Amino acid sequence: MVKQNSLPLYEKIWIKHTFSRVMDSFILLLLLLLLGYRVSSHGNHHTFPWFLAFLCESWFTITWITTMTTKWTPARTNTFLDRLSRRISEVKLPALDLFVTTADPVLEPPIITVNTVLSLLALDYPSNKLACYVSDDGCSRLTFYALQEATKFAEFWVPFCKKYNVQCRAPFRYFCDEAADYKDLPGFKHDWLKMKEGYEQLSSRIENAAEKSVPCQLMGEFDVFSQTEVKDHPTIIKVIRENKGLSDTMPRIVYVSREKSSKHSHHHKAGAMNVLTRISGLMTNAPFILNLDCDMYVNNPKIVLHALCILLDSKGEKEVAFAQCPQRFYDAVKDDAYGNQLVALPMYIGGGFAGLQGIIYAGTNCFHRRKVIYGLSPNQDIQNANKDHGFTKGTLLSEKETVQIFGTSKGFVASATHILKGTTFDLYKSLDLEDAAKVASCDYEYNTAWGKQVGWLYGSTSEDVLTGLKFHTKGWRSELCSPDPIAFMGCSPQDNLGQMAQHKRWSSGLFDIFLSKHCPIFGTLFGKLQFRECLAYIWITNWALRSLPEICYALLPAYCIITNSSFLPNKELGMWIPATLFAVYNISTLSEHIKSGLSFRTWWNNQRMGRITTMNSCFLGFLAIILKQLRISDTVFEITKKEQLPSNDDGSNENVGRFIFNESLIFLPGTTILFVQLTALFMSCLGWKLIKNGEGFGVGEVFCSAYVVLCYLPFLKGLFGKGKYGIPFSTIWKSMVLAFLFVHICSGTVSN
Ligand SMILES: O=c1ccn([C@@H]2O[C@H](COP(=O)(O)OP(=O)(O)O[C@H]3O[C@H](CO)[C@@H](O)[C@H](O)[C@H]3O)[C@@H](O)[C@H]2O)c(=O)[nH]1
Ligand SMILES: [Mn+2]
Repeated sequence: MVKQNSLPLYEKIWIKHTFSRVMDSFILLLLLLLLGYRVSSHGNHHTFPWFLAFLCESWFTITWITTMTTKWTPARTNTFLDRLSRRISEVKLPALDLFVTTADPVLEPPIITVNTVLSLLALDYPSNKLACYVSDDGCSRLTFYALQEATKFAEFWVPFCKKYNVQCRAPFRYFCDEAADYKDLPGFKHDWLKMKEGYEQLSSRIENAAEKSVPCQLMGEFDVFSQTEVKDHPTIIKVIRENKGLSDTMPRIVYVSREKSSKHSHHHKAGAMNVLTRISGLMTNAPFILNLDCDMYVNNPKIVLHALCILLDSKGEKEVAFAQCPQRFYDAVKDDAYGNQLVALPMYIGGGFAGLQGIIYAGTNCFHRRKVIYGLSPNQDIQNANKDHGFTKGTLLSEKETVQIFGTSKGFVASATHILKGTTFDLYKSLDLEDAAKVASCDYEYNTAWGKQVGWLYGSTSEDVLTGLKFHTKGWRSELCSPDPIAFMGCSPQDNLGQMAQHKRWSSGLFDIFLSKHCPIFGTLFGKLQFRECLAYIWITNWALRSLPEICYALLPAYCIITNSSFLPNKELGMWIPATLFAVYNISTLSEHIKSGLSFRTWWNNQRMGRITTMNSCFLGFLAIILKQLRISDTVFEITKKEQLPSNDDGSNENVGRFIFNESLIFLPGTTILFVQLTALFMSCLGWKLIKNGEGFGVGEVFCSAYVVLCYLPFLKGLFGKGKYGIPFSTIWKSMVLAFLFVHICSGTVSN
């Protein structure tokens, strides 16, 4: 029996990717050969394009090395639910606070948030141990109304799910497969139809409310919303449902719209998460937190138990800060036309991170340990925690110190002390509204450690990676938790506009981290970030920077054609190096896609979108950070638009996967690059040479230029498209001017 109890609750499995390793090494070898060739070759090769190509390729090689070490030792985990249930009886299971964030009732229709919440309420976990906190940065009466209505529906939905062991617990997805799920159980059909009707009524009530300009009567409960503005309003906290400790009813549900004032910075999602952390600290103070974006729902109702296997394991307990579940998306556009499904990448890169010090924190689908969020370091309690985090060695925090770190709320400081000491807490406190309003106010964090050493960290729009990096720097590990069926499903941008804006936000936020004092290099030098984990973080935080060499490299073939020069070894044996490199790289990425069960088209779309997002979104992300560094403008968190309902495109729609355009600057680099290539190709076709006595370009340059055009095919189509499918005239002429300048400068750099 004793033996049974000492068995680990999860195991780590190392994945063998031998083929991938061989290919990756081969690519590295070819890159080094190419660099070597450039350095050693003599003759008339020491030209400007030759040198620029050398610089870019050196960068690609360094990037490749970081990619390789990140991918080299991938791992995943296997959890043992039976061992968990033998070790911990149901009544002893720890409490879990559930956080959901929403910020805009238009971009994030409340019905989506409602589905997320419903799926959480129906988790296979004792209801009295769960409490669901919804943060609404949109301060929307509609969202509140929707949650209230959803709570009524949940009284039926939750028992239904548990009774029939439904897998997908978000009704909008569950009722998608018409009748497919009719189980042979007595009474099921009747209950199913009743549930479906109930859900339809709920959605139409919410829809009706949304259509009216004043959604709900300004009465009673809704009074508080009558004079609010999104950017200026007092805190609104509403306990929608209580739970007095009964396990067979429903979890608590709390609606929170933190105070906003135009004078204060709100730190986007990170700010919202910190407010939820404090409010939940006052109420339920669970030792674990699961956080979901409003667009993710529970797809595996047992996921809490899986995650607890990792977090409660005797080794995991001392070492693991958080358990991250993968992000998967429903209703993907066919063949991933916009390259945003992120299937192959997380499999190889994410798995790779998981085999090092740990997977990055992805902002959603993550189980946290509250004490880690409060700034504790691993394998020690508060006694030994690092000095600069406000915790002095050897002694417990004095009350004064605790206030300096966590702020002046007595209730919260008391709850935080419980967490830091690891003592239990009375779960059934009813909320002291005055205390709660205080911890949700704009100036509560003033002169405290919130956002700096405690909670979700501020300063980057990729607050998730930043916060996770901080944990890793303290020496914590993290684990990937990916049971079957997949834990959560979410909604990804449904068009290229959303996808490109998202990549811009990510790349700028990540680059911000690289330039900040949280830079992973410092983390390794002065903290406990492991060396290879650091390289992996360098890989990810330099996304924006990659746009520069890529844009240079994309312009090089055109430059060479225009100036009648070359950047590739053209004539000699040397030309086989880049040619093989190109082929091997493509075979390698293609095989990774096929092995992940994806189609050839998906692979190509991902390649193409990789080039487009790097040269457009990441470049703008890079510029945004430069402007931020120069204090000219600050970065903003542009919220991704969520599709209201699963798009029932009938497949016949020829516009599925088509690019749409607007006047945003994000399309300027791409359109310009396209014009430059077209000019170059046109000139080479006509045999029209601006510079007569150049060394001559070869087939390599023409091939590369044509390849770039192929990647930019959606832009080429956009030149002739109409309406939203066409590139706006303003972008076209700006690009033409830039392309003309480029050609002009090209011909100017080479004297005839
Ligand atoms: O001021 C804000 C802005 C955003 N959000 C919420 O943040 C979440 C993520 O926003 P979304 O527009 O869906 O961004 P995504 O690009 O889909 O999010 C990814 O990237 C973000 C960091 O850029 C992470 O925070 C997310 O967890 C991760 O899923 C949503 O629930 C929003 O409601 C807020 O609560 N307050
Ligand atoms: Mn999202």
